[in-house]
Amino acid sequence: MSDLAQIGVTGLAVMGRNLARNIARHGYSVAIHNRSFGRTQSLVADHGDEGTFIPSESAADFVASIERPRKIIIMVKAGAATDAVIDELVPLLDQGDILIDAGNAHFPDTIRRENALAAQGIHFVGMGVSGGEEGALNGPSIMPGGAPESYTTLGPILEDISAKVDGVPCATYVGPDGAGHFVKMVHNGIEYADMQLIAEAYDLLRQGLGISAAEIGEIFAQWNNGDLESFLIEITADVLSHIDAETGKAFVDIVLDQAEQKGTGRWTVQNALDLGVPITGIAEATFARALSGSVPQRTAGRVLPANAGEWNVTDRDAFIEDVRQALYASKVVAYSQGFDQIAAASAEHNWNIDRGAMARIWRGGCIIRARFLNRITEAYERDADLPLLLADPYFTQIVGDGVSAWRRIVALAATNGVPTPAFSSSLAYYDGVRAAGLPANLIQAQRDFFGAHTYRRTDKEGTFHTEWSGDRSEIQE
Ligand SMILES: NC(=O)C1=CN([C@@H]2O[C@H](COP(=O)(O)OP(=O)(O)OC[C@H]3O[C@@H](n4cnc5c(N)ncnc54)[C@H](OP(=O)(O)O)[C@@H]3O)[C@@H](O)[C@H]2O)C=CC1
Ligand SMILES: O=C(CO)[C@H](O)[C@H](O)COP(=O)(O)O
Repeated sequence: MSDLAQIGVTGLAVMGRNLARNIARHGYSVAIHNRSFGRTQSLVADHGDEGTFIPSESAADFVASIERPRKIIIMVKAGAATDAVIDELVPLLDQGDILIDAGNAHFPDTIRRENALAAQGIHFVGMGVSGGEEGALNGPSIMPGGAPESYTTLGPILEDISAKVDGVPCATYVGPDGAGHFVKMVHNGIEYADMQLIAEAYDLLRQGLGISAAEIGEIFAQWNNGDLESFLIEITADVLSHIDAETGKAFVDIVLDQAEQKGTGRWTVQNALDLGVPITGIAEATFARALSGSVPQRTAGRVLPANAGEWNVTDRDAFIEDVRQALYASKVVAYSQGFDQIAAASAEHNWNIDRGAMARIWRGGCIIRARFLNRITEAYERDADLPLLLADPYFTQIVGDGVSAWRRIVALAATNGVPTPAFSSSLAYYDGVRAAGLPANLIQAQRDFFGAHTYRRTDKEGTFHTEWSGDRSEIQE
């Protein structure tokens, strides 16, 4: 066996360290490197017996320790840090080497980097990785982009180290240039929506029933045995039953109610605005985090009157079931919107992304892994060009079955003054997308009135303008 490593990993914080260990545990020799050498040393000291690690302090030694063509995974902070690492490595590489950015890069950066490196004969792969610390170690979901020929070389390793569901790896080629990071970005947007919906369900149960966090944890644990089975529901049950050692209080009650974000949710919403795709659930979830952190506004807002009703839940079980159904229906909307966004970007960039395959690789390893992703794969297998996931017969039925409960919950929340931006906006989207007509006709008429922006008619082809300030005659443009 060669003394050279089969693959390298640079950036050994929580993700890179565990990814390197995962690769080594699968029998590959791994060159390891980090900007500050301490992390490299501690990996070897703590886990050196898990496989073959070749540590280096300098980037030059690191690159020299990897067999050619080199495969190097970069797992550092997105943005300037990633550029700094690329700039340091590139002069040390040879033509045909593959540089893999596995951080949460913004996909336009990935497109830029791939173009620049392709000109120098280096293959650049923007690769989404999800699963957090645990997934990186035991099997993440992996979303690589870049040139397809890179996947021929990388694919076997990635599929080996990824999570498996029913023996199927949660790793597949996504599409050219930024496609992998784009899909990871939307994955995170859906993650934001999923988390916000769970938080709203928790809030409704707490306020509506006046029960403890631990009792709600038990409800979530039960939900995890049904259609809602997912990693996020599972960890919610766990978090809600956790007691703070210092105070003896429910852990969730001692955590400050200001949700932070590193950027992927915001990027998802910004991109959806550019594409004109309504991802209202994801957007509301992102804004809900922003509202939670708007301290001056929240402090000033405490004086606002509620004029809300009093909770009076007479049938506890029926209420819990209504919340469950509202959560499931809203969750389906978030995924439906996210997959619409993937389709729109895929068309815009000629990425040819297979949405069914994306749902398949999200079934395991990643933060949004969930039982119902199988159903999404099946829906896209029935119709790869499905324009609306909600219109697939399976999803039409389950959302239709839950819509009355969903309406009751959104109405109750509004009546009782409980903010449910994701539940409410998802229901509004559902009603908007299923409506035979929308009041957008009035908006078009207003636009024509004040700006001569024209309109189309329902009864004949063409573009028209009415002379609003004149004799109100109609002109065909
Ligand atoms: N944490 C998570 O759950 C997930 C994270 N990700 C993504 O994976 C990547 C790594 O995440 P994580 O492990 O949490 O680590 P961090 O995002 O906290 O990044 C820390 C790592 O980046 C390195 N770094 C920072 N600045 C520079 C620089 N200018 N030059 C060289 N190296 C630099 C650090 O080196 P040093 O030790 O010297 O400071 C360290 O190795 C990020 O892009 C993140 O968004 C993806 C999925 C899940
Ligand atoms: O990519 C991830 C999970 O899939 C990371 O955990 C990411 O940090 C989550 O996003 P944010 O920090 O904005 O909540």
